[in-house]
Amino acid sequence: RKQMKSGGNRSKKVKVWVRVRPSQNFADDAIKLDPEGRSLQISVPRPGGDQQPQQRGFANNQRSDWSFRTDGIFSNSSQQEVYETVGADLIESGLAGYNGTIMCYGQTGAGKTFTITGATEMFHNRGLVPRALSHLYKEIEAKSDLAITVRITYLEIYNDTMLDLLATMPDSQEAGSPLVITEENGGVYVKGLNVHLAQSEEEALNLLFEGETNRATAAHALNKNSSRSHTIFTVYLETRSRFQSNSKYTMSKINFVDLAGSERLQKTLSTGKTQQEASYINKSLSFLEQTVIALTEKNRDHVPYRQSKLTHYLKDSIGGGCKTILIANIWGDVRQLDETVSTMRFAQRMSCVASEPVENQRTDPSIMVKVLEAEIAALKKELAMHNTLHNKSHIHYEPISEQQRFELRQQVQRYIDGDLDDIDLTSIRQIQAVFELFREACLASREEADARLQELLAAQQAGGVAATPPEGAARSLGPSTSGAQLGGEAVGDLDGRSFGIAARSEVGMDESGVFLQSKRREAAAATAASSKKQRQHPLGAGGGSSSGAAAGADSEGTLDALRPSRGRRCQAGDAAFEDAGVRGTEIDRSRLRLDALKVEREAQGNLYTDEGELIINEEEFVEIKKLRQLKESYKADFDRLKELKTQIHYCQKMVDLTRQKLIQ
Ligand SMILES: Nc1ncnc2c1ncn2[C@@H]1O[C@H](COP(=O)(O)OP(=O)(O)OP(=O)(O)O)[C@@H](O)[C@H]1O
Repeated sequence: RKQMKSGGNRSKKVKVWVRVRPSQNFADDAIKLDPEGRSLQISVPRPGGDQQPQQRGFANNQRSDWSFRTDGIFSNSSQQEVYETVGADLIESGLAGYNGTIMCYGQTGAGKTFTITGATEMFHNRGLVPRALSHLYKEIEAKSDLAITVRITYLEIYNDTMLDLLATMPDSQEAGSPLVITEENGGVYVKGLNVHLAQSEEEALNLLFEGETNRATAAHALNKNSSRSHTIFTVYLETRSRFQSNSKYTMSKINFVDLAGSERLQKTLSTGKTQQEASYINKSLSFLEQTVIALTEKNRDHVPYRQSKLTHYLKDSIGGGCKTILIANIWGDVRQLDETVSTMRFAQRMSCVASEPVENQRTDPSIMVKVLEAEIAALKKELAMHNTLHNKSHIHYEPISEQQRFELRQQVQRYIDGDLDDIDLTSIRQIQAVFELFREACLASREEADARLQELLAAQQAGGVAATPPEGAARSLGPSTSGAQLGGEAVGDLDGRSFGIAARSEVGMDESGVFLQSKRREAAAATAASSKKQRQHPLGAGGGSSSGAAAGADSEGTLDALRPSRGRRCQAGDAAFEDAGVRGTEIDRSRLRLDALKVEREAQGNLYTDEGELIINEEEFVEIKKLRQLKESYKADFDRLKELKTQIHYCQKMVDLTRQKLIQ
């Protein structure tokens, strides 16, 4: 028989190839190989024939005819043919960044090791691994534009214990340390397993031979050279462009897995240690099968990879994003039919596992930084040239220096104080810095206000009313003025500072003519809340930037909103509006005077009574009183305007209606 062609056209599944070990006693009657390599038929003699099922050890005696679908069959194929058909592609894909796994499964003596590493006696009988290494280094030599790094590990799993087959290499670091499987970035690694750099084919082959020498073997009834362990030879490839500008690179790994013999324990006639080995092998292969079954089941959310070291290590190497090829090694001998069926059943399951290889591309951050730095430098040059051509060469884009920040801060302060109309901004960095400075100023003034409020609250808690105010004062600033309320409606705070002092529940004046004020906590809280809400200047004309009373107006209730629209004004409306404007200006003036008095008082040093209450002088008290009266008037104006607006609106509607009637 010659090598069969690939019969499969099954994309996105694990590929299954069958390799038949040549045998003089080949079961021609029982095993039929499809000439196209699409399938393999096995016919097992029925029970009751010349051989009992128990003797054959064949579990499913209900069925004697089997048909297995395959992707191709190797029969009497040379090692070179096998490599070219299934091995070469893994190396090429690996260099392109795809993970690959080639796994040999089958009974002892079926030719797994022959396929993976080959026979040592004849050079032309070398297996997939030495051929893959030779191919790999030829490719590396040919791809002169790529810097390809090859690293190798060789792991043995014996009785569910991991062993480093390359621990004896002189450059091994971790000899003796326990091997532990870890998962990182979606990949599986063995901590403690030596990873060897192989710069040439010779170095790589040395590693293979070293591992082979160290491989655990035991005498066995079926095959004296049979290996009783699973081995995984892994080649890690890192492929980078030699061009500095390319920060992309690929990382891939190619596993060559030589599984231990899959025959059942009973058949090995093993005893003692060898029986224990066979039992471990059976278990781990059974776990492998369970994993494969789980992988083929749709909607299965748990795959039991961690049941054994073998399945855990192969977690990222069976299907999924990995290019996986299973070679089912069968021994076509008549006496091995049951094992052949068993091997093919596993292969059948494996052929249902999904496999959609993905490229493992990564980005090197250090190269990326260099690339971006170069790009930034080039863009800066472009910008400089552009600015020069547009007479803007004075503009700088460097980060703001401390000196520049200091100057900007001064400008911002002058702008806030009203001494500067514009801040000259030429770059985004400057704009950002100015925003930051405004935020700083805003936070600072908020803190200052909070501190002042705390100060007042502390003073209030420490004392209470120190003296009774004169009757007039008590009347004008009496309890009804608590907080920002006038006539039950919020009149508005000036800015949360001066009004804070003015808004008392009790105001007192001592015998020496000095007014003492205490403030309840509620009043302070109401003042603070009110001041936060009402910082907008409600008056279009004559108003300062932040002063003025909101007079309980919402956005619709500001004087601007109440201003009669052009062409619809009536005399009364205009007059009322003018009145309110004048009142607003007076409120602002009064507030400024109050501020000035306050600054003066603070400059001289605040005075407190023994009880800790703040002392203000008469002038300031009178000013506060005046301000309250102004606010009351303002509120009255506001109400009047509101009323007028409603009237105007109504009249306008009437006019519109009448006009419509006239037209009709
Ligand atoms: N396709 C083949 N052509 C020639 N000889 C083969 C072939 N397959 C296997 N053999 C021979 O069969 C014998 C057993 O093969 P091998 O050791 O590879 O079996 P195995 O499946 O690896 O067994 P074990 O499970 O014990 O490792 C070896 O002497 C090998 O040379």
